[in-house]
Amino acid sequence: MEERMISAEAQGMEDTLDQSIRPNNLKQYIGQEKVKSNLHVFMEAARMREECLDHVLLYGPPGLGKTTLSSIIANEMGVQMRTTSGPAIERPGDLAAILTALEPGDVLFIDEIHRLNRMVEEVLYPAMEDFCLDIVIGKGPTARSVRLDLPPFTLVGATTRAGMLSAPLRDRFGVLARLEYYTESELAIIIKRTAEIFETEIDEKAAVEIARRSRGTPRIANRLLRRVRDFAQVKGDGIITLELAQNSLEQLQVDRLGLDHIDHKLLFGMIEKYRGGPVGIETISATIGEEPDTIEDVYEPYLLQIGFIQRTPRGRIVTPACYQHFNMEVPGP
Ligand SMILES: Nc1ncnc2c1ncn2[C@@H]1O[C@H](COP(=O)(O)OP(=O)(O)OP(=O)(O)O)[C@@H](O)[C@H]1O
Ligand SMILES: [Mg+2]
Repeated sequence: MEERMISAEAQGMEDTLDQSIRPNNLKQYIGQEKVKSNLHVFMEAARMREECLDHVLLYGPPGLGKTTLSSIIANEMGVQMRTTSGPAIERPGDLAAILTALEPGDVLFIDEIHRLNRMVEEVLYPAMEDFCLDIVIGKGPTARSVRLDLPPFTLVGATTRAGMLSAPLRDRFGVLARLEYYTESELAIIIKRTAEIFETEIDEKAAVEIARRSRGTPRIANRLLRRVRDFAQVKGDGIITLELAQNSLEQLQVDRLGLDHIDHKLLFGMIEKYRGGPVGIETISATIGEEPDTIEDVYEPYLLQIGFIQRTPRGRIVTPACYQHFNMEVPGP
């Protein structure tokens, strides 16, 4: 699969580059107002009781700020964050090693927590509930189980697929926080903030223009800003004006709504070959030469979210809103 300018996943060195532009506290974290105000209360209460914060599950699409929010929680609670991920913890012993190394109050961040295996999950339950580990020593008839106390800690789990979490694991989180796509004005604020850190001048209208093409996702917004800034430096005088932003994004093949050539290929395929559907996923797959899974997991979600395609029992259809975007006439029945 080729790398896309508007992919919500981190690319190349982005995770490292992001360090400098990541907000450090709740005040700098733009948007997600409900999640923020709840977390603020829960953290304040935990601090007053001198306890650690209850376990938090953050869920939502990639690039919306789950990792960032977890590190903010650690900062605001004045503790360290240890980071790992579901697939990285292969055996119960791996998890035991991580848990026993925690300092009291630490935040343990487990990314992609839906990918923990069952055996590891079972070690996690008593750790989350009673801050202890049940470990089996020895094998066969002489094997015995011992209980080890752990320092109290806050587990912050992150997942893009809350539905794939087992019920017993989900039930052990006291705080469930769902991150939503960002509005255009929230993204514009994020873009201006990042530009300030980059010491790059940007016009208000240019920030809004980049925001509109960022698919509701801060990671995409910051990536587009980086590239537009390159154009400003090389082709302009370093200042990001509306015109410069528009031209650069044109050059990058990201259209007014953040659609790229792959979205266009999919939509035009459906429009030109099947009069806008209904058309089955297998047929679309054969037409544009992409795997059905890739279409469902990567290409479709944003198109569904902005209402350009709809799923019906008979297949996918292209909506009037999509035809309008491309200045095309909606075909008659
Ligand atoms: N609310 C926000 N305010 C400002 N910047 C944000 C916000 N949320 C995210 N960002 C920026 O967006 C980038 C991506 O955020 P982050 O890495 O936390 O996403 P994520 O949800 O963990 O994604 P993934 O699911 O891919 O792990 C970060 O560089 C961060 O600077
Ligand atoms: Mg992350």
